[in-house]
Amino acid sequence: MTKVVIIGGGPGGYEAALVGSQLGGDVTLIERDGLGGAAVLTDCVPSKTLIATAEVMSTMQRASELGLHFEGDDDLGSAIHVDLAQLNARVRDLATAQSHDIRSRLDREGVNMVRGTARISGHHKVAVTTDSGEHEIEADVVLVATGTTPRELPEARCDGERILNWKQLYHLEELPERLIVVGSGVTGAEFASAYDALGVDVVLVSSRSQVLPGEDQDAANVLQRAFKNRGMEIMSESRAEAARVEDDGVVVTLTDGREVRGSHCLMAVGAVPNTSDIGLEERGVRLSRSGHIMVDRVSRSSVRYIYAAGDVTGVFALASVAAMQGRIAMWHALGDAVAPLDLGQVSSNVFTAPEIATVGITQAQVDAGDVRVASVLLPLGGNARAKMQGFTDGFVKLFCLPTTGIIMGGVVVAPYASELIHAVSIAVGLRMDVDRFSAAFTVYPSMTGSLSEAARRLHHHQPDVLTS
Ligand SMILES: Cc1cc2nc3c(=O)[nH]c(=O)nc-3n(C[C@H](O)[C@H](O)[C@H](O)COP(=O)(O)OP(=O)(O)OC[C@H]3O[C@@H](n4cnc5c(N)ncnc54)[C@H](O)[C@@H]3O)c2cc1C
Ligand SMILES: NC(=O)c1ccc[n+]([C@@H]2O[C@H](COP(=O)([O-])OP(=O)(O)OC[C@H]3O[C@@H](n4cnc5c(N)ncnc54)[C@H](O)[C@@H]3O)[C@@H](O)[C@H]2O)c1
Repeated sequence: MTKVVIIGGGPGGYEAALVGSQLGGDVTLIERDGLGGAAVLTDCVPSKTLIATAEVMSTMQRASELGLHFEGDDDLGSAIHVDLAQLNARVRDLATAQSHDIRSRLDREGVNMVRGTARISGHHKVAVTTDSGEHEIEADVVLVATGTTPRELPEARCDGERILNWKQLYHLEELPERLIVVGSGVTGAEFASAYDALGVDVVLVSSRSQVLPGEDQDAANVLQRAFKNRGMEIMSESRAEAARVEDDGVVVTLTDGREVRGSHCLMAVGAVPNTSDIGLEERGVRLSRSGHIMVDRVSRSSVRYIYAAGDVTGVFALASVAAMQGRIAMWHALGDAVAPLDLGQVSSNVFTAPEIATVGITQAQVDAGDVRVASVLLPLGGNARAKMQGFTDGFVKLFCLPTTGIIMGGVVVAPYASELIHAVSIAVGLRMDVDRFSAAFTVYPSMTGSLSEAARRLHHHQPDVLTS
C-alpha cells in the first residue's frame, strides 16, 4: 500500500486525500487549524457568506426604483439595522459546519487525520507536532498543500481590532463607521463592495489607476464606475506605507505623505506562501523567487516523491484550481490515468456587485498578441431581463478563433455572473463553435439570451473587436 502524507487540509489537501483513498492509498492528512483549511474557515466560505447578506442589502437598496418603499421611512439606511454580531456568528457557524462536513466525509473514506503542524523531517519522513508531542511518519509520497498567510506591511501590523486582515474581520461586533480598505485586488474589491452594500462608508486605497488590475479591464471599468456611483471613495494610484491606531480610529499614511482617517482598516495587500520551516529547502525542493513551490502540470516538485498543490504553488489562487492540482497529484503518484492541469479552462468569479466571471483566454492575452481572436462585447443595457430587474450595467464578452469560430473564452459582468459563466465554460471545454453555441435555445427573457446573441454576432468571426 502506498503511504501518502498530505500536509494541509484545504481544498488542495482534502480533495487529494479523497482521491488518494479512493485509489487504495494509505492516506494521512495533517492539518494544524481545521479541515477545509483557510478556504473554509477564514477565506473563501466566510467571505461569500458575508457577501450573501450584502447581496440582499444591495437588492433592497434598489427596491424604490422598482416601486417598493419602506413604510413611513424612505431612507433604507435607517429602516434596516445590520446586526453585525449576528451576521458574523452566522458566518462562523457556517464555516465550522462546513469544516465538520469535510471531516466526516474524510473519515468515511478512511483518511487518517492528525491535528498538528507538520514538516518534512528527512528522506521520505514527515514529523508532526501535536498537543501530545512530536512523532514521525514514513511516506512514499508527500503532498504539500500549506496555502498562504496574509501579507503585512512592516509599518502596518494588524492588531485584530482596528487594523485587520481578512481573517480577523469576522469577530467585529459592530459595523465600522468608516472602513479603509488597502489593496484593490480581488480580496480588497470584494470586501469593499460588501461593506459598502451593508451601509459602511468605504475608502478604497488602490495602488493602481483602476481597481482589479489583474482582471478583465473592461469589467474592472464597470465595477469602478459602479463603486463611484454608489458613493465609494476610491483613491487611485495611492500606496499605503503605514497604519496606526489613533484615538478611536486608524490613520493610514500613504507613500506620498497623505493621511487617510477611518474607524477601521482592512489590509488586503496579497499573501505570502507557507513554505518556510517545513523542510523544503533541506530536501532540495525548488522554490520560486516569491517563495512558492515550483511544480509541473502534474503537481510534481523538483523532488520526485514530493508533490504540491494549491496557493503554495503560486498557480491561480483559486479553491477549484487547488482541488484539481491535489487530485492530479494523487492520480499521478498512484498510477491512475491523468490529464495535466489545463489553465485555459479555468473559470473564476469576483463576488462584487456586479459580479465578474471569466473563463478561458483573457483580454490581456489577446492584447499581448498571444492569441488572435474575434471578439464581441455586448452591453446588458439592451437585454430585456436586465431592464426588468433594474440592472443595466454590465456586459457579456466572447472570444472565438477567427478561422473556426471555436469559443476560447468569455467574460460576464452581471448579478450571478458566477452562474451564467458555466454555459461559456462548457463551450470552452468542449471546443464548441459560436454557431453551435447560439443554436441552443435560451429562455426569453433571460441574461443568457445575451450570451447567445453575442455568439450570433460572431457568426463570421472576423478578427475585429466589435462593441455594440
Ligand atoms: C478572502 C478570500 C476569498 C476567497 N474567495 C474565493 C472564492 O470565492 N473562490 C475561490 O475559488 N477561491 C477563493 N479564494 C482563494 C482560495 O481560498 C484559495 O485558493 C484556497 O484556499 C487554496 O487552498 P489550499 O488548499 O491551497 O490552501 P488553504 O485553504 O490555505 O489551506 C492550507 C491549510 O494548510 C494548513 N497548514 C499550513 N502549514 C501547515 C503545517 N506545517 N502543518 C499542518 N497544516 C498546515 C493551514 O492551516 C491551512 O488550513 C479566496 C481567498 C481569499 C483570501
Ligand atoms: N472570488 C475569488 O475567487 C477570490 C477572492 C479573493 C481572493 N482570491 C484569490 O486570491 C488571490 C490573492 O488576491 P488578493 O486580492 O488577496 O491579492 P492580490 O495580490 O491579487 O492583490 C493585492 C493588491 O494590493 C495592492 N497593494 C499591495 N501593496 C499595497 C499598498 N501598500 N498599498 C495599496 N495597495 C497595495 C497590489 O497592487 C494588488 O493590487 C488572487 O489571485 C485571487 O484569485 C480569489
